[in-house]
Amino acid sequence: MVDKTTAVVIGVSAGVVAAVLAAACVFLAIWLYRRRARVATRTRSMESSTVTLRDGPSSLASSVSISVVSESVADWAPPPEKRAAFWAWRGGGHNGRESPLSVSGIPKYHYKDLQKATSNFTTILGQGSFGPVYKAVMATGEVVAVKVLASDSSQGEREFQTEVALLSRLHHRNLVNLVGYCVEKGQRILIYEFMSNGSLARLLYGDNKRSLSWQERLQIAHDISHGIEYLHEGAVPPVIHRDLKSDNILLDHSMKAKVADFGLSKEEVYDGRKSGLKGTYGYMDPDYMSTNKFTKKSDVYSFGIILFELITGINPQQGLMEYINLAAIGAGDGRVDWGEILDKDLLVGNIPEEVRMLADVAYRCINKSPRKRPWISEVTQAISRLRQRQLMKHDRLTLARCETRTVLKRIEHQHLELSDLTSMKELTPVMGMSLF
Ligand SMILES: Nc1ncnc2c1ncn2[C@@H]1O[C@H](COP(=O)(O)OP(=O)(O)OP(=O)(O)O)[C@@H](O)[C@H]1O
Repeated sequence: MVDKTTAVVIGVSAGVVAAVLAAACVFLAIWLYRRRARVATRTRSMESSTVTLRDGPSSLASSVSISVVSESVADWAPPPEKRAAFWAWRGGGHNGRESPLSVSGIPKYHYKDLQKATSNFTTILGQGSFGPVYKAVMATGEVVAVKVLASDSSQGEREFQTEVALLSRLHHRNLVNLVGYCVEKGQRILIYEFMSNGSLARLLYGDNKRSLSWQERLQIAHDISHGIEYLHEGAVPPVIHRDLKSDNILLDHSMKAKVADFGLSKEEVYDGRKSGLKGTYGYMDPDYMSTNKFTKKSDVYSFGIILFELITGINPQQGLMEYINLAAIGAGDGRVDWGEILDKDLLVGNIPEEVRMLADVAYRCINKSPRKRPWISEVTQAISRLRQRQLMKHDRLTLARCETRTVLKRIEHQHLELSDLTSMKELTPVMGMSLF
């Protein structure tokens, strides 16, 4: 009897153990299968970490392929041949030492070299909310702008990482490109291409103030629009700037305008009032202020304000919006008369029709309802059309001038011929007399 019971217990136990073992095997097999699948996916994602960035739709530049930094490829290092090619492109290492290429493909500089290039950080260009910016002349002779992030800011650390990773994959002729960085001795430094004509704000109302022609303003508007269009519609994934303002539009030696500070796009931008909102007073989308939702159309709003700055020369922090609202009173849905608020520098001679047309575009950009604002590519197209009109007008004028000059020359020539004829006529009787 006992034996029978024991046998039953042993049998049941053996069955249970066998079942548990079988289940364990199944679980193990599933786990191994999933692990292998995960590894394969990760490998694939590393292999495909080079993505294609489209240039803006209205841009003629061709597509470029560049590396994207993601956590899964944080340890990625370029193969030696790529590194050599990169340094050949960059003109080699500085001071004979080759700086290690960073994970993001942006060269990492030594603090000591930057110290030397900025004469021990004395060549200050200006002070931003994240720290001072210095002019630096590198050992290679290259001139760059060095932005030293405030070391006591924990926000700056995040900002720094965001900016390096983001900028390493964003390249466009209308963006202020990152050319290097340094993270050493507790310092976090960003190195940008140098923009010798400073910011648009300084050109319009700062210490660098000078009169800008209508052609220059239209060109600047076109450049900025291209830069934003690349961020919104060319970059993959798209980038929203979040702090577009004339201080963040820089101009190079040939007055080409470029959008700066877009690395700040994802993180805090101190608005001075600790409201939790990000951006700069005078440029912030009212819809964002009430809903706390920032969209591409909020960037379009800020760009509309910059366009009005270009047209009126009025600082958004000194009542620009009031002037715009005053001009628009009584216009209803009809055309606004912008004549009253145009920059006096534009009021010399005939005001080109294109000035008013650009003001109309800007006014659409700052519509209270984001839905009614145009997309940035539409704005670029509108500005392109204005430039074409301007160019055609210029060509027609040149042609007309050329034609006038030709006609005048012809008249002059005929006049000379006529006077020659007259003098010959006067001489003929005299000659006749002597002959006959
Ligand atoms: N790449 C550059 N080339 C030349 N000057 C620059 C460059 N980057 C910044 N500057 C100058 O340095 C100053 C500080 O610039 P920064 O971008 O740090 O701050 P900001 O845009 O003025 O203000 P905020 O940080 O609040 O946006 C500005 O006067 C700007 O004109």
